[in-house]
Amino acid sequence: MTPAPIAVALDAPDLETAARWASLVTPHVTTVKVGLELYLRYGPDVIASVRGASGVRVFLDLKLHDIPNTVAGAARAVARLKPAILTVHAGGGPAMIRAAVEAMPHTQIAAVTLLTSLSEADLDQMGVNGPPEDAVRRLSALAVGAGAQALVCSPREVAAVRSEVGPDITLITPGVRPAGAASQDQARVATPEQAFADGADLLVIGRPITGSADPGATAAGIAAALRRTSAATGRHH
Ligand SMILES: O=C(O)c1cc(=O)[nH]c(=O)n1[C@@H]1O[C@H](COP(=O)(O)O)[C@@H](O)[C@H]1O
Repeated sequence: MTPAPIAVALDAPDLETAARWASLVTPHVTTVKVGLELYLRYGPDVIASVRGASGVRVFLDLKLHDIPNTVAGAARAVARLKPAILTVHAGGGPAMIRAAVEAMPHTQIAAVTLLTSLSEADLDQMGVNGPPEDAVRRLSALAVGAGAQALVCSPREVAAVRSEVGPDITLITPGVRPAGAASQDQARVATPEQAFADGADLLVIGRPITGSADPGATAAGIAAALRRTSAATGRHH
């Protein structure tokens, strides 16, 4: 069975747990994601630990956001780890995004538009008025113009972003919750089936998988649901 286009967020307090989750889900998913918690605790070695023998794709989610010179240096510092994907915040602006792209020729730079944890009320307070989709579209166009090959947005906006940037940009959606699952600190969410049908290329899913009693079986179940969606909609990844 081909692995599903899912990046499992390994947001674990210790390396043993993260490596165990990675080995349980790896037959079913293409990618595992290392975020700030693991990277700040264990440093660069964590990448090799979770990649393990399987050679699964590793997504390094550091969400860099600083002046272009600082981001270029940070990106050069992690380039040798050869992650498949590295995140930067689109809000850092075009020169910052371009600096990351130029520093990491072998990694897809993914620009995070508006965090999926932000509600419309939060965004209003931050001065981002109107439908989140409008700001997400603007940030997407800016990031792609600066050379980003991938974008991170909520599944609620993925169809709008796809129409903005066309078929060649990789669209990554966190904020994914199977029907009935608690949204926790996520605000702009949708089901895996909906995210995929609306055009997401890679679904980031953490706690619904890693917090379940059997992460391997849960990942396999979501992968099977995506295969059914693919058969029903004719959308393949
Ligand atoms: O860049 C990300 O991956 C990201 C962007 C975003 O807007 N929202 C978001 O939740 N994420 C990450 O996606 C993962 C979601 O995890 P769960 O909420 O447990 O499924 C976490 O590791 C977040 O850091």
